[in-house]
Amino acid sequence: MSKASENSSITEPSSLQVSFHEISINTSPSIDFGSSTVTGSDNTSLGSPKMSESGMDFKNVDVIECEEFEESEKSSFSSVSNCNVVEARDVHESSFRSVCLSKPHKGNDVRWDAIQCVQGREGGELGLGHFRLLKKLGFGDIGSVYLAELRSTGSLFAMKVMDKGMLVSRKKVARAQTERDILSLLDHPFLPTLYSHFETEKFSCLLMEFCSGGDLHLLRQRQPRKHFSEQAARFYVSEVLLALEYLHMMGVVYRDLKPENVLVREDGHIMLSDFDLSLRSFVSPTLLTSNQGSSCTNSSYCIQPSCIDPACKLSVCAQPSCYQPTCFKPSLFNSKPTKSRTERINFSTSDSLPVLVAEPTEARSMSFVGTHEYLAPEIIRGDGHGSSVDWWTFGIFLYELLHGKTPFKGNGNRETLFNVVGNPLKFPEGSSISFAAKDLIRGLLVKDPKKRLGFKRGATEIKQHPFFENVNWALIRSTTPPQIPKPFDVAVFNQTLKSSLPSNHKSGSDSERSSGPYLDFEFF
Ligand SMILES: Nc1ncnc2c1ncn2[C@@H]1O[C@H](COP(=O)(O)OP(=O)(O)OP(=O)(O)O)[C@@H](O)[C@H]1O
Repeated sequence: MSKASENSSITEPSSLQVSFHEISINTSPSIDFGSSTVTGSDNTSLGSPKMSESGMDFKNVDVIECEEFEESEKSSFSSVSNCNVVEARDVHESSFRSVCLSKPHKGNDVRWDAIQCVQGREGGELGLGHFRLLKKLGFGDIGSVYLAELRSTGSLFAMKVMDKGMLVSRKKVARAQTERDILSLLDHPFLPTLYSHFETEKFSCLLMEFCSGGDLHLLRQRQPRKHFSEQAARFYVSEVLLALEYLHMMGVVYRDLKPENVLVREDGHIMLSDFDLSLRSFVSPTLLTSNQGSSCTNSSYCIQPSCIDPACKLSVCAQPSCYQPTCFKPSLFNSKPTKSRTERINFSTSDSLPVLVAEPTEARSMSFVGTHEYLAPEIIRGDGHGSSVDWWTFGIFLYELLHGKTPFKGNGNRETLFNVVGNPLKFPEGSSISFAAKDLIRGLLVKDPKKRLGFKRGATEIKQHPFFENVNWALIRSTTPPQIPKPFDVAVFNQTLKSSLPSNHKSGSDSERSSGPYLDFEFF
């Protein structure tokens, strides 16, 4: 976590288990922000501690992984072009193809072919032994992420490696499962592709797309005066908005938006990462006409396809499986009783034309998750929350990109939380951002989620704000990003590896070196 010291994540208490169909809470813990639950200083996490506090020694993990590598060592080829994909037919091909076909937007990615090639050549499923781990990119609450090269193909991936024993002992299995399940759903230009998941005896590994440009937190710090221009910020938030819209349509509430989780791809476009704190609801869309709206009052959200004939006034109501978890509330604030689901539904819209609205605004969770400066007031108050929390964090995110700081940061986490709930939004003195930017931020940072921009019609409502007036939503993927990272050169890692090897290894050939997975791990 690149900014762990500034924005620590608050995670679910270990006794809280979120599943996709329902939320069950074994106990109803009360959180006292002033005591041991939020341990120590401002930078500590609520719930599970970060790696440094976990007692988990990642150096040891690496060494253990090396042993697994040695067992499953595979021979190397020089490049993917040496592989004959057509000949790579085996029992895995059909299942593999079905994975590719379920991701039509990413289907042409050559990395699918590289994987298929290796599997076809060597048979069997992918395993750790098929990869060279070049660099540890970072670590989070549930595992470490490595830059991994699929041996003999030159294809690079980000591999998240999670110690299964640690997941069990720290009660993180559900979080890991959430992340994996959500990743496997995604097929969007601004969201990560999950290429594969495999398990070894000790580790659970997710093979994802690698982003070489770092994250928006680092990029922001490199800007003059440590904030983005309005034009650059508009580009990044527009792409994030499309990613959130897609997630919401898939029934996923992201819940952890912050610059550290927005990665920059090689081409300068963005990719949202880190889904282990996300909430997923299942949706079973059913058709109803608008005058049946009242019959849908128990639904969690309403989808109104934009292409339908306005005269017909059809809308699709999607009803996620309902869940209303046992209330769990922080003791910092008195929680108001959670409103019933029926009270929150509002089918009336002032717009005469039908619009696409696909938001699980009624998906409810009582989990206390997120990052202090980004937490929505309803989460802190323990009122329960839905997809509107993403619009709150979206407002904080835009504010931070434009000003270089978040609006409610206090001297410590406790003060920050009080500020979020009780302080009015203020812009820094001399803030030179446009009226439209301020107005959008004001609309998003409304403390009552029901009055917040995006509550009624989701991303559609936000996209129509004047701040986005000239954004061509359909073509944003083809827009030139404000900054394009320097081309990524994997040779740098090979070079570093060579120079790091003990002298008795230096006389060996490259292939000998690269086939020594222990050394790869030892180095990192
Ligand atoms: N696909 C990727 N490409 C490049 N770097 C990545 C990728 N995914 C994650 N990283 C980097 O690896 C680090 C760890 O990521 P990970 O998602 O495990 O945890 P996190 O976001 O730091 O925290 P947590 O999971 O605890 O919320 C991050 O710093 C991130 O920048």
